[in-house]
Amino acid sequence: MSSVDEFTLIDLLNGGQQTIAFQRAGGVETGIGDDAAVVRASSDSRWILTCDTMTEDIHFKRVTMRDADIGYKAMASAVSDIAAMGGTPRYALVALSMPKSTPVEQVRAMYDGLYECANRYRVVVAGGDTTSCIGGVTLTVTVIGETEPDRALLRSAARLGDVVFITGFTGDSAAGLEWLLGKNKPSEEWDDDPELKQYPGLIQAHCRPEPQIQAGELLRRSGFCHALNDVSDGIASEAWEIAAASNIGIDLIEDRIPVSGELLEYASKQGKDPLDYMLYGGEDYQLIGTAPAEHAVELQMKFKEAGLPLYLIGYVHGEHSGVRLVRSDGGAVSLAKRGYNHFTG
Ligand SMILES: Nc1ncnc2c1ncn2[C@@H]1O[C@H](COP(=O)(O)OP(=O)(O)OP(=O)(O)O)[C@@H](O)[C@H]1O
Ligand SMILES: Cc1ncc(C[n+]2csc(CCOP(=O)(O)O)c2C)c(N)n1
Ligand SMILES: [Mg+2]
Ligand SMILES: [Mg+2]
Ligand SMILES: [Mg+2]
Repeated sequence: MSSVDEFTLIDLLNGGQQTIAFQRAGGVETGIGDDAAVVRASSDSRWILTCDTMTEDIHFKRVTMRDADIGYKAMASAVSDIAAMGGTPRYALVALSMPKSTPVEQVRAMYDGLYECANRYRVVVAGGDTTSCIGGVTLTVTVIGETEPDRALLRSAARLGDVVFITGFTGDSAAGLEWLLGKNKPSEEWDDDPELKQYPGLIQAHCRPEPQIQAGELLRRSGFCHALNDVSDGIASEAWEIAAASNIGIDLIEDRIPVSGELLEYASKQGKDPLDYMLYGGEDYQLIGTAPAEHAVELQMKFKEAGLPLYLIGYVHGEHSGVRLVRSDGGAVSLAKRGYNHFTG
């Protein structure tokens, strides 16, 4: 498996021309390749379909998350792909696989977290599936959202003349994960360890990410947003996805990318560059996207009125493909399409 990376594998699985023809005939307007599929529901409505999996030892360990966090984050990461399409989440199906020995209290706690997130984002859990398995716990959450015709915000819609924006801090989740793995303390014992209170924002970002549904809806309703993607694998990887799908280049301006105080402090204590966490860490679930430069100020005003942040961090470039980082001294370096990859990491 190590010779095939995650994204090449998805291309191999996508079924080719025959599948695409079936998709079209079945009312699929956006198929495999974006954050979620867009399907015709009626003349004035579209369904948005997505699923995301969290599996033990890959997405969480006993030392990185409490049981309720696992359920919360499984729902949050799936809801985030609806936000990345500018949609409104409606229904969810939950598939749970766990070893026969799993204590019922653990399952209860995971579901408390899952429902807490579902309630927060007004998602109705309509069903699911439960099986035993050999190995750790796996949770797969399917979410169905809604939008209007021709309103889904696609990765492929960036245009020359666009600015690039992001809805909040990145890198905190990856730093929180690193901190928790270093501490290596079972989550039941976190409350007894004063040291673990040192970076509450980083731990919160890792364990309880906030999918940006309100921001996604605002971007859709504004009519100004072109491309949109959520940051699950790191800014570099997500910006690359927009650049590749839209056939343009992206310049990100280092000094404009927002960074939290806790990440600055943590990275400096570790002797590391905060940018490494921001560009390549992932699991932030902020939205990164593009909008025409002439509407950027108006878009920022709309966000301000809604009490939401929006940072302008770069622009679309016509003279190169891929993603570059413009450093503080004005020099530009190409960023590799590096980020979290399930089969090469
Ligand atoms: N096994 C699969 N079979 C068919 N389609 C798949 C499969 N895995 C992923 N896809 C599709 O590939 C596209 C990209 O999926 P991917 O999981 O990389 O996006 P994402 O959910 O935004 O990212 P992440 O999982 O990192 O949050 C989506 O359209 C998804 O539906
Ligand atoms: C114990 C442990 N080790 C590593 C990670 C990091 N991690 C796992 S999956 C992923 C990308 C998003 O997932 P996906 O692409 O499946 O949506 C990242 C950054 C973690 N969360 N826990
Ligand atoms: Mg996504
Ligand atoms: Mg996914
Ligand atoms: Mg991923």
